[in-house]
Amino acid sequence: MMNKSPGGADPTLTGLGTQSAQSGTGPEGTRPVAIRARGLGVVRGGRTVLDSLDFDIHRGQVTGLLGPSGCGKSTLMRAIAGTQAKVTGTLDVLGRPAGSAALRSRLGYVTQAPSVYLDLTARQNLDYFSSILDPWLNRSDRRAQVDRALTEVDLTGHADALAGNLSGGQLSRVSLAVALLGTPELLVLDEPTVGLDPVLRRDLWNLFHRLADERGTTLLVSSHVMDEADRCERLLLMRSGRILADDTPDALRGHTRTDTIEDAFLHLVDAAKQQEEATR
Ligand SMILES: Nc1ncnc2c1ncn2[C@@H]1O[C@H](COP(=O)(O)OP(=O)(O)OP(=O)(O)O)[C@@H](O)[C@H]1O
Repeated sequence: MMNKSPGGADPTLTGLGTQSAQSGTGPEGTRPVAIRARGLGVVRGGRTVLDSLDFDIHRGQVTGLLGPSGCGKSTLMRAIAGTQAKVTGTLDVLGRPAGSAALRSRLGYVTQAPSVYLDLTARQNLDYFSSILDPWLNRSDRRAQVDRALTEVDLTGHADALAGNLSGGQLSRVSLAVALLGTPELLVLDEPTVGLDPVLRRDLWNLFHRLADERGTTLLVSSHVMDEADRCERLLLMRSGRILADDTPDALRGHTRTDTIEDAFLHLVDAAKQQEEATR
């Protein structure tokens, strides 16, 4: 299922320009690229929602996609997952054009709306999705796969509860467990920590880092909560369909001479506004 590559190394990708498109070299300079966007655009309802984005996301890292509500995070994630219409420019995912059929088993995408059956238990949902993902798996291997996914998202205590009776946070963890079934190389998670208490948020971020460190999984995680920025190795900051910054949290604070990512973001927004006014 997973074309596992320790440390994210993939000979088909090694050697592609690995330097970030917008800024920074750092340790990412030596990592292969998982997602490459050049001149990426999306128009929705006649409006330009993503405006000529250029960036690289590197393998085996947790990259945060941060920006205010409506800036285009979900649209970008849909484009990466191959579910967004009217995408222009270049968008390569794991070395193939986004949306390629060959990417289906290599990419896990969790939307903001939990996509599970409410009249099944958490375990029954996982059994069902596992049987679709890999119809030939024998009963004990399937059981082990489902148990692993339930443990990873800390839901073993609720395995036999009807999904319809779970809290919002528990339900979103069932969706995440579904995405983890196939041990995907790339996980695209749209606001996975919304509505979770601080302990669960911390545990989920720890899980994301374990997946990156131990399996070489690449994670792109969106959030509109700036204090989650320091949980990420790399950040893409978005505003109004554009990328404001692409860097590490430390470098962002350093460049903007601020103490927090929220202040760094506000600093960058002000600078972008000034530039827009100057070019008008
Ligand atoms: N079907 C549509 N037609 C026109 N505009 C749309 C459509 N769907 C979304 N938009 C607009 O596209 C922009 C980006 O939406 P998107 O959902 O990607 O933002 P987001 O950053 O994920 O927001 P949030 O954090 O609230 O989920 C928004 O301004 C939204 O109003």
